[in-house]
Amino acid sequence: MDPKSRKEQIKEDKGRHPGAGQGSPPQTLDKGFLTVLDRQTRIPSGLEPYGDTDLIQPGELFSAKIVSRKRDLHGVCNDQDGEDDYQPELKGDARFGKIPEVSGRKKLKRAGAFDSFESLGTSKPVLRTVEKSYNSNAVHCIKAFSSLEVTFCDKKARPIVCGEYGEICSRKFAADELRPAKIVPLSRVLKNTEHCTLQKSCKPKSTLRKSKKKRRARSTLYFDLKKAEENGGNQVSVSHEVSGCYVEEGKKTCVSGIKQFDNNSFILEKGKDDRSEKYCCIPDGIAYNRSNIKCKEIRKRSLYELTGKGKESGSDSHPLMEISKCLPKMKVRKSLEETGDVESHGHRSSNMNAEKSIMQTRCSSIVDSDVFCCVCGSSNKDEFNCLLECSRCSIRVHQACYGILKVPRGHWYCRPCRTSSKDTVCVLCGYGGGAMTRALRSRAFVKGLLKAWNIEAECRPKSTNYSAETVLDDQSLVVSNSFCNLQFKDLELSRTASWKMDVQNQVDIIRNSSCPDSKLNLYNSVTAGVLDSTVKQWVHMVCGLWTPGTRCPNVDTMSAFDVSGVSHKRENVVCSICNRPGGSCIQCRVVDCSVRFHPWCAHQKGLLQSEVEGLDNENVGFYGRCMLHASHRTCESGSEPTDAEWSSSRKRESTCARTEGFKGRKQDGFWHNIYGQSKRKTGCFVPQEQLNAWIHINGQKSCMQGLPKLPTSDIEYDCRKEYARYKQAKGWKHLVVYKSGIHALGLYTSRFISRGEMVVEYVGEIVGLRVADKRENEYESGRKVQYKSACYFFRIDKEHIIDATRKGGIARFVNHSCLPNCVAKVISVRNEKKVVFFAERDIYPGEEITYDYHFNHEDEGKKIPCFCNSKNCRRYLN
Ligand SMILES: C[S@@+](CC[C@H](N)C(=O)[O-])C[C@H]1O[C@@H](n2cnc3c(N)ncnc32)[C@H](O)[C@@H]1O
Repeated sequence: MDPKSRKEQIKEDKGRHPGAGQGSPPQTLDKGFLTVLDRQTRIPSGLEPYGDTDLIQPGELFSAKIVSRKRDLHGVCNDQDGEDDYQPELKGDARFGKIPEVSGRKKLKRAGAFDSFESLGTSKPVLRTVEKSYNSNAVHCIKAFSSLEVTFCDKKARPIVCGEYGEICSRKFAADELRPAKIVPLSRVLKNTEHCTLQKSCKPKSTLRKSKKKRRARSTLYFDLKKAEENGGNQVSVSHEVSGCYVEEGKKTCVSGIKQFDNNSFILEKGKDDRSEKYCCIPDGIAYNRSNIKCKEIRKRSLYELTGKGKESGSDSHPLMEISKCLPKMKVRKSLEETGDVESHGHRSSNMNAEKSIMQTRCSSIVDSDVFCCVCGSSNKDEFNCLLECSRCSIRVHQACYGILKVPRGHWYCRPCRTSSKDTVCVLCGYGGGAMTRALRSRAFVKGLLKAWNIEAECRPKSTNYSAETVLDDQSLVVSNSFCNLQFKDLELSRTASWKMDVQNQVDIIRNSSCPDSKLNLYNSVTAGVLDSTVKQWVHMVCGLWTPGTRCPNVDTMSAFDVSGVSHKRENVVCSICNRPGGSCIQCRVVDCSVRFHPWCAHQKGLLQSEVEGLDNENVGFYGRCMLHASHRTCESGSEPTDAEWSSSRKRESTCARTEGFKGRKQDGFWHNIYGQSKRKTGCFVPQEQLNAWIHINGQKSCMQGLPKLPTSDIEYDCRKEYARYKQAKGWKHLVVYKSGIHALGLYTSRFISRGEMVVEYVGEIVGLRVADKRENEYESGRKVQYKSACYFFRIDKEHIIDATRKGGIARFVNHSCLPNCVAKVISVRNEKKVVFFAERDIYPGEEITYDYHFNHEDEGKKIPCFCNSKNCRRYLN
């Protein structure tokens, strides 16, 4: 097609789509607009077999002839109906209002359906005509839409597409029986209906469950605090999620598993009797920290819960000590250290466990109980991917996550334990605990790390007796240590008397602590490594995988990460989670969100994601989200966010290069940035080598099983679970096809969908490439304008395409948006690939479902203008 005329058509059309906002009055589309779109360029990727979703004959949908002068899309499409070879089911002449034959099954189904918008509390419209017949559900739906005003106009048979089952109903009315309802803007209907029932009835089960959980969590939290008060505890520390640790006359008890930490929440003041919230250390950020309870359970568990240490260590264990395993020794400000609870490293307390376990009868290192891998957070395991427990420090890891090719008989030791390394902390974040592997070429980074901590490491080894004298100020840490003479650079603030008193308090707390492990210990593998090059440096598996710039030289064993490529120019970036400067931070994956955090801290809070990507699942993406974008809604009070909050969070919310397979992802590179911003903006760029390591290891077990390579991440597992839930709950019931402000028809939800929920499955005919090409030509050269106008192809992988043109489900009406509310993912369910859309954020009733088509970029002449009307609209689909 001539690009010029195309452009003109587009312009014309755009004029008819002013604002292209949702709920805009019915638009008219002419043939020109429809033919403008270049099919070649519009093959959304993804793929999928039919699934259970009902397939829709497009012919059914567009079968009614529109007698209006103003023809809308359907009218246009219906012009061709008579010639459509692909509508075997369509009998009767819609043009003249005759009722087409509908199978008994369909009749039943449709009659049984009721309007999906009724749940919104819409009062029933008054109909002048008696409704009956097969398309009653469509009428119901329209009734609901036009709750205030239902006007029928003779002969004007508009296609009505909706239905409780997410079906599209034929627009076939008997001229004298049923007249189509006037289509009123959806927004108008929803304005009157939406808010009244949303809170109570529209919330999906999962949300209710979550809020229950949240309530429970909150009550636990308050219970803990209260208990602490009752016990006369003078120090109260609250970890973010559910755990509460309180102090009973110097003796601390862990009320529940430690899940999260935040520096702010551990500011304790000895002797203070004030037990107001301020001393309960609930920082501002806790609003969404708490809401983070929503995050996946497995991810929420801290390492020490995951590894079950909290339970095992029993009375030996010190709750704050447990937290401290996640904290850097350098950070004196934390209550753990303040209370003298600095646990030098997971290995120290775990040594006790180890001794215990060594004394026990020799047992296999394979873990049988339901415990979690401290790298991926999942408890999934199989015979080819065992979950192993270190016999010394008790960390638990998957074979695949730690690169253990062969499970040893008897005891297994993680790498630091095998080399008897002590006080190991990660060179990238400074924290101990967790599964670590060797860090190679870390010198430059470590230097930067120490600098960022404001420590001048004039490391003059004097003695190994480390009587620490610690002083701190708001920003920096001064440590005078007999082993390391570490000095603060910035002591200005520290000169005030009150500050000194405060500091003295902190030091006292450390000194007076009854815990034998309480002495502040600055001796760790990082500082020791600066002095002595023979001291091994370590890196968390998590940091190694999630930090941009690392490399995994041995993809088989993942025995080390080369960290020389990690940027150390950003030392002064403060982690938004632990508030500590230094270390390597990654950026929230959400575009325009500049919040940064240590991967390790994010891991503790369940904010990391790893996703299998690529057309052939050949990549793994490592992402993280900030607290806000992970939980999105501020749930501290359990209330909905205010409009202002919502709009501001919406402003920030957007999708970045996503994981769903889209055409050309590979060519565009990993983390293809659809916004034309730097790669770093949308997430960390992980070198292929590093990804290979993960894939290689993770791929092994499926290869060994002789099955196609299946993604094994917990994300994938969750997706499958969500898919099952969707099927069971008939998740498509609340979806409605309706006129879209973006393009022709769109898919809408009539109920609240919470973030992460599966929204709909893309179904259609699965065809090979050759058939798809053939069909494409057919559609383009055929007379059916509808087929020319919109592309209903979705690429699943290199060879297969879902063609929803002639037969398909409602997902084919999902329009593109540059700021979508859903993402499309290809998941495997019983070895079948499915294309499913997940809610990228909470979606409210009446919102149009959208996702980013991720079309390849095309040259000027082939550009498809985008009418998504979002703030960050890229103007073209391709
Ligand atoms: C799968 S269909 C979407 C449903 C379509 N609106 C309908 O009524 O059949 C995909 C086609 O819709 C159109 N489309 C979707 N999103 C669009 C957007 N944001 N701007 C312009 N056209 C869009 C394009 O023509 C695309 O090929």
